[in-house]
Amino acid sequence: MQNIGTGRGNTLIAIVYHSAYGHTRRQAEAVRSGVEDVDGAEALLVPVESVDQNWDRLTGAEALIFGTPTYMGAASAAFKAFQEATSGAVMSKGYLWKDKLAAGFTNSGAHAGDKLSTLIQLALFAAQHGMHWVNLDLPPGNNSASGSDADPNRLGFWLGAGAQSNTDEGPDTAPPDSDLATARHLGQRVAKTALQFARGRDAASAAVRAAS
Ligand SMILES: Cc1cc2nc3c(=O)[nH]c(=O)nc-3n(C[C@H](O)[C@H](O)[C@H](O)COP(=O)(O)O)c2cc1C
Repeated sequence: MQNIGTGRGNTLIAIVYHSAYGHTRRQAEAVRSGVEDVDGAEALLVPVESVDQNWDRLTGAEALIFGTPTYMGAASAAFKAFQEATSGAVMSKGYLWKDKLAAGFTNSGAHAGDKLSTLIQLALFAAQHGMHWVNLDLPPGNNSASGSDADPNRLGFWLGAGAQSNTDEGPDTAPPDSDLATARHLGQRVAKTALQFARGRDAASAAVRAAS
């Protein structure tokens, strides 16, 4: 299993995602790039189709970032099946994800597209597991006379990263670079926060040992 502290190896950040047509996969890969930008962090990309081979690695991660397309104003059915599978594979085995960090991203065809509903669903899912939600922390873009679609966070989400893919474009050209930059920012933020948590836990343990 992957080490999750510091000084004993990299801090593992897992990205669990679904993508039927490849657009959300582009977003997931951008999140992975953001994680890899941070020294001491390591990314693991897990499509929901291969989650059964990765439960142990997910349990060894410091943070889990969830990603799904928005279908019918919610997470896709394949992602929902993964969520439900965690009841038996994670919760009933003793809340194995408690106190990990969590964050989320979603992509859809319309600019709004009811993506907020999906992000809320992901945050609730994390709360059910006793995880700590990490938000996007990027000011909303494209909200002024000088703004444009090239701005990071052009879709204006706070809870997680949003992306929009034109429905007549393939994943080679959609979502646009600004949405991929937003996703990359989320990966960086989660990785930095995970290192703070891991280092804080290590320091707290050392203080307890020194006092005893
Ligand atoms: C069944 C279905 C439902 C969809 N529902 C929505 C929706 O509620 N809002 C929206 O903006 N786009 C919706 N779309 C468009 C997808 O979100 C969009 O094509 C997205 O890029 C697909 O991501 P993927 O390539 O990762 O599967 C829907 C697409 C499908 C197939």
